Amino acid sequence: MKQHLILASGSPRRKELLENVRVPFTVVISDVEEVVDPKLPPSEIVMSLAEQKAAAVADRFNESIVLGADTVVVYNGEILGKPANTEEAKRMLTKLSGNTHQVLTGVAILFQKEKILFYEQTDVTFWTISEEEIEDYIETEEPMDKAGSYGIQELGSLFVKEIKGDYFSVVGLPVARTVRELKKAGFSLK
Ligand SMILES: Cc1cn([C@H]2C[C@H](O)[C@@H](COP(=O)(O)OP(=O)(O)OP(=O)(O)O)O2)c(=O)[nH]c1=O
Repeated sequence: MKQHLILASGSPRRKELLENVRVPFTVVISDVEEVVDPKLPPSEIVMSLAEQKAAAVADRFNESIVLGADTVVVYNGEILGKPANTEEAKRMLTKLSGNTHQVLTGVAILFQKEKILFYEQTDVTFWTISEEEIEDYIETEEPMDKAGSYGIQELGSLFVKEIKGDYFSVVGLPVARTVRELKKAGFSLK
């Protein structure tokens, strides 16, 4: 039996990553209030948030497979999500400068009573970046809607010295693992 896939995400990057690999899907965005215990390990947090995003949509489309994802940056055990303002973006980028951080993306695939949860971790090392570079970058507004205050796929690429793990997971969706998990579960997409 063929199933339809719904991407429960408002992220233009996730949509593009899935389009790139020609998987048929539609986007359904829901306004979910994300609640999570901050004491949980980051891997549990991203999987829980991915599940909450997917579940909010799965409630309304119980004939479809629903995919949700969540990305955070972790530096020294501290979770860096999207910056609330430019000051916070500056603080985050100052921490990341010259250091290695982890980018975790949690993925949830829900279909009726089935639930697949996993996460990918990518280690990213930044060059040392000057205060001026950070300020100029923040002025472009690129950091403002991104975990850790940077986008590896655009101007943020200028900060990246080394990366270990799935690049696409940093952009917001570990696309190869996601498609593999869908296949492994026996889904056939239409
Ligand atoms: C680190 C990093 C994050 N990001 C993005 C991926 C995610 O879109 C965003 C983290 O926010 P998320 O809360 O994971 O996702 P979102 O709010 O953009 O979309 P939705 O919840 O509707 O699915 O940061 C990049 O685009 N590039 C990067 O290098």
